[in-house]
Amino acid sequence: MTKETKDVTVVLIVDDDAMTRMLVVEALEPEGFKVEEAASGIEGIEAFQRLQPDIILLDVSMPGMDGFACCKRIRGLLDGKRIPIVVLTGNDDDESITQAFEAGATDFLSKPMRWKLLPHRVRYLLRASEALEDLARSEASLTYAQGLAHVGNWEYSPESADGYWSPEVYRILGLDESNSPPRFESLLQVAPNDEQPKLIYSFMNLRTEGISYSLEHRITRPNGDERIVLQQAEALREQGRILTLRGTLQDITERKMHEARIEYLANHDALTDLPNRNLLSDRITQSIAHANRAGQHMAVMFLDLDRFKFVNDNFGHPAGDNLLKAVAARLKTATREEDTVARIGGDEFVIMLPAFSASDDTDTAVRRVLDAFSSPFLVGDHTLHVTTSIGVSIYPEDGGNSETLLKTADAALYSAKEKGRNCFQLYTREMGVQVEEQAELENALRQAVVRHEFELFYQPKVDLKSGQVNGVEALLRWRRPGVGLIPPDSFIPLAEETGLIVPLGEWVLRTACVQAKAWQVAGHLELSMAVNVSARQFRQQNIVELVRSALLDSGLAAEYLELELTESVLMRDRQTAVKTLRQLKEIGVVLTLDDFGTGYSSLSYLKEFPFDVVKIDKSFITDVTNSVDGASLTKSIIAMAESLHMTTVAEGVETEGQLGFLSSNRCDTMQGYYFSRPLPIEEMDALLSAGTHLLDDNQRSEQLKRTLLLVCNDEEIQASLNRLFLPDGYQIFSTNSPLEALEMLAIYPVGVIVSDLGKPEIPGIDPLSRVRGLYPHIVRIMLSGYSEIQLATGAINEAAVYKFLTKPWDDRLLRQHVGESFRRYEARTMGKNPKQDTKPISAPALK
Ligand SMILES: Nc1nc2c(ncn2[C@@H]2O[C@H](COP(=O)(O)O[C@H]3[C@@H](O)[C@H](n4cnc5c(=O)[nH]c(N)nc54)O[C@@H]3COP(=O)(O)O)[C@@H](O)[C@H]2O)c(=O)[nH]1
Repeated sequence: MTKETKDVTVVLIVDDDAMTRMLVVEALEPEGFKVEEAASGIEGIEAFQRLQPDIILLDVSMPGMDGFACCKRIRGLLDGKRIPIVVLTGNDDDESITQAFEAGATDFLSKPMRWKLLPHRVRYLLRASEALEDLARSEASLTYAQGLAHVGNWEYSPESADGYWSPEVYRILGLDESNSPPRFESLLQVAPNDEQPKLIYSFMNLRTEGISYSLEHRITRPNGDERIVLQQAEALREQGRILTLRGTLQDITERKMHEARIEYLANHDALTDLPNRNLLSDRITQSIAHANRAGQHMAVMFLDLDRFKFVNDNFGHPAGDNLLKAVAARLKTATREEDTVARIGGDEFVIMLPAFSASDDTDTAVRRVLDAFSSPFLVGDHTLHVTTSIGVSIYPEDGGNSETLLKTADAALYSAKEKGRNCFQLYTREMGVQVEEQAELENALRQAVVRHEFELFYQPKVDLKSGQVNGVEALLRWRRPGVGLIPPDSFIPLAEETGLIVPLGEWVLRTACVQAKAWQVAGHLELSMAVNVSARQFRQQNIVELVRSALLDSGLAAEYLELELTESVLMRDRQTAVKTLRQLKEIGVVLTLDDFGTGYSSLSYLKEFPFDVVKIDKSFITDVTNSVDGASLTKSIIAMAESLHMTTVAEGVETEGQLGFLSSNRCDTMQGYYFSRPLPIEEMDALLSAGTHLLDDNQRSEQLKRTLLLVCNDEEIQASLNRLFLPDGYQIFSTNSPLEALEMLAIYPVGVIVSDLGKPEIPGIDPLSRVRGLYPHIVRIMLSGYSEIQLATGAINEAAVYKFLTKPWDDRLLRQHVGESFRRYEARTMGKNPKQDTKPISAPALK
């Protein structure tokens, strides 16, 4: 029977006197108690174990085992610790009472007793024992909680010198309750000597002045364990008197270890375990202070591994990581104990040489470092020959603080790289100008973001089939006060380096989306907007969320937003790049691979990335009309893109010949100065409203038949004119005879004639005036080595030449005049050519 299942209170009376037992039964049972009897100590123990009573009445003087022994035994049992045991003693038997308490009795009753009061006394004892049990339970919970939190509590009364320490205080200090009284002196036993003064001082202040304290200090447990504890204490006062001191003691060793680890990581590079930029800056600052005191110099070497990217790209990142670790180890062995070798990012290491006096110390140190790279590195199965370039700056000459010294060493490193790698370069003042300019630019750029000094220009993209503008590319410009309009190449790299590209890129995207929507609302329904996204922006910003939000806020449909990304976004962490690109595709935006051909990869490798458009870099387009390689590479890119179901945009189209080439090789879209430069918003507005466009496909093929006749009696000039007009794609006939020229005019559909026939009577004019008579619609240009007014007026009056140019002529102007002459010819003959009636003439390149 357990206590929980009993519904009556069971009283066990242990007494050898049957009369007493009977009186107890008579006194208690009518009051609802159940009384169990035992006639000896032994019987009493057995009955306790069997019946689990709620209270025991125990006579002290019994034959055999007396009440004291019986009480002790019961207290020794597992269940016997808390049961109330009331001993029955003789009147005034003080000694028995003391002995009974020592044996563990809860209370006593003296015989003879007043039996009527017995039930009240039993009830009272039961209630008191329940309260005690509750207290014991909550004390146990507190002890348990303190154990979990490694916090103990203590109290001390200065007046009575009584103290209390919770079990956790003992556990934390590693002390035993039995031989360490809960007093301050016991705590001092485990405090190391150097910690004692501050403990004593704080405790005395608390005790005498009531000043609270919070102290972290070490302890050494008796078993030798070292721990760190936090003590917090306060004084409780009553009417100004300090009555109690109390406090907590917490074991914070683990927390301190974590904090130390975090601090270590904040100051060290996780891959190589070398100090990072933080710690390096600290050390440089300390070293500067030391150099100042000692009147010495100090040096900073900035290292960058040559062609590290090649290792990463070709052998993978794990190999790259292993190489960096191996380099770190070599640098440690190549330097002295007092030098600091740090890794400050990627393949960049810095070595700080603390205070030195002789200037050739640096030289020796640099050579030792370069030598450390003389033998190859074994990385996995690969034997890698790696070199490094080094830039060196010296304190105080090249900078007065850590940041400047690192910058000047970096500038020197840049110069070492330029010199051809695997070498070192000391910083010079000329490099400084560059560094200062860079710093000034960085500062101005930060201000520019805040002051909204940026604006967008827009460059049209033209569909090569229809000739219509089908989109624009947003291009960032910085209108720098006092300087003017700054092109992005001058500040985007810096914006990338400093992270400013993130807010800047967001502004570009949002502004461009709003503008695209505005143009659509104005009637340019199919106009799409291309925005450049830089590699850092792609990696750092939550680009997917940003695009979603820019589309939502502007109301632009996703299909009209085109993101132009270069291959550099795919280079690092390809898996994440693919995932992000897929998410962008799910939104519905168009993805364009920008500057194609300038990076490292081939189109087939790019199959794994979900691009829709390939933008052929302008370096290829420049060459299409004058280099076999340029032309065949461009054709291959177009063909491969076609096979991968991507469309192509050619950028940097500047001439009619390039346009003709791209058009006849099935490139889909063109962008370039030939049609229009990037324009500020008002000009772009005007271009769109005017409906300016290129000739369509058919018209261009007509146009490609533009036939030019060169009449020239100097062979060298004739050859150079032939070369000059080659890129423009004209069909060119040339002759040195005016008669032959006229014959040719009869055979071929010549649109423009350029004549340079020296100076007979009225040189050059005669054939041209004949032409005027025979073919008035053919546009005539005259070149001449003579500038007499008579000649010019003759040319204009007699031959009605469109242009009269004297030698030496400006090639660019001449080409421009010939292009305009063809447009003039085409306008004149439009009525005669039904194909040209349907569309306006081609827009000239806007300047
Ligand atoms: N991350 C961002 N990058 C941007 C942003 N805006 C521009 N850029 C990038 O800066 C680079 C230079 O741009 P820009 O000076 O505007 O030059 C563009 C055109 O003006 C130029 N272009 C166009 N047609 C011709 C031409 O016929 N000839 C010729 N010599 N240049 C021409 O090409 C640039 C466009 O390049 P692309 O983006 O590759 O189409 C440039 O790399 C921009 O990408 C921005 O907001 N964010």
